[in-house]
Amino acid sequence: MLNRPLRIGTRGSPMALAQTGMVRDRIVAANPGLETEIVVITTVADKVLDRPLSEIGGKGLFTKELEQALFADEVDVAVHSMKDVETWLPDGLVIACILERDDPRDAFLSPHAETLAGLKPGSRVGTSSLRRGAQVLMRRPDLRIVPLRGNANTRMRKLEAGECDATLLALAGLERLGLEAMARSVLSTDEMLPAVAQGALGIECRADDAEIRALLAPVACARTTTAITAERALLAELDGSCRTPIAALARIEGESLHLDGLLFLPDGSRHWAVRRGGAAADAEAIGREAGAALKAAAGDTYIRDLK
Ligand SMILES: NCc1[nH]cc(CCC(=O)O)c1CC(=O)O
Repeated sequence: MLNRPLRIGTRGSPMALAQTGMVRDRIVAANPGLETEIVVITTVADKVLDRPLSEIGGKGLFTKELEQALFADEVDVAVHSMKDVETWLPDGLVIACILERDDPRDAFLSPHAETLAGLKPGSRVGTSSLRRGAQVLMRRPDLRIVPLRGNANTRMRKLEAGECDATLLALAGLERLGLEAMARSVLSTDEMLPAVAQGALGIECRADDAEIRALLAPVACARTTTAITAERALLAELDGSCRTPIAALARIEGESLHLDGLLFLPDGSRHWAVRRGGAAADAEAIGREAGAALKAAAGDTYIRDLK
């Protein structure tokens, strides 16, 4: 047992604080008597809230300062939404533990309609996610996508203020905020395939920190880890960044794994789909193969042109 408080690094947004509190409780439950200290770290993503993520440089924005704090030994662990974790981690850091996944689906929020299908033609859907925008336009080319940035609370406020007619948010995030009642409906994964790792939380630490890794091991979820491994392998094969509109979801049934992947043109005018199944033990290989198949179908030019 650690003879000092475990220093847990987190972003300071309401959602980040809520999920870090949940993760802390899980760690303490698994290590009774462990003391903890929450260390709030401001990231670029928290400062530059008015521009699309894809423009300011992608998901590294959510994690960079937390990783610097790990390297500087200012924190022992960093809690992340796995969706925000870059495809490749810096040398010396690992995701030591992925917790049991919450609902990976997206929620539909609107004062005007119950579902996406119920929106009037020409309605403005506020989202800065290329993945969400492309899938909305695939179903409803008549709708308009307008940028909507900021943390979940900010986006809901902008929706109420009339900056858009509807928006989509991760259901898991709303639940962590206790705001799931804001959702008018939940989109099926056929309608809206989630982002890679959506709904899963991960804990990052220094790779050589065996003492900390031992504290985290009991809170890991093997099923979720397998699913996320497949989804992230697909992303890695596509060199996915926040600029690449990719969606993927792996499901584990017993010893089997089913993986769905989608790659889109941001305007929704074209998409490529892949579906693979296999042994859960082959998660990484299945993900890589699915990613390679998507890449081959779309062509290298597509991937290059997005950068
Ligand atoms: N991009 C920000 C972000 N990162 C993770 C979540 C949701 C929570 C999760 O997926 O664990 C969100 C908000 C959203 O997409 O609505």
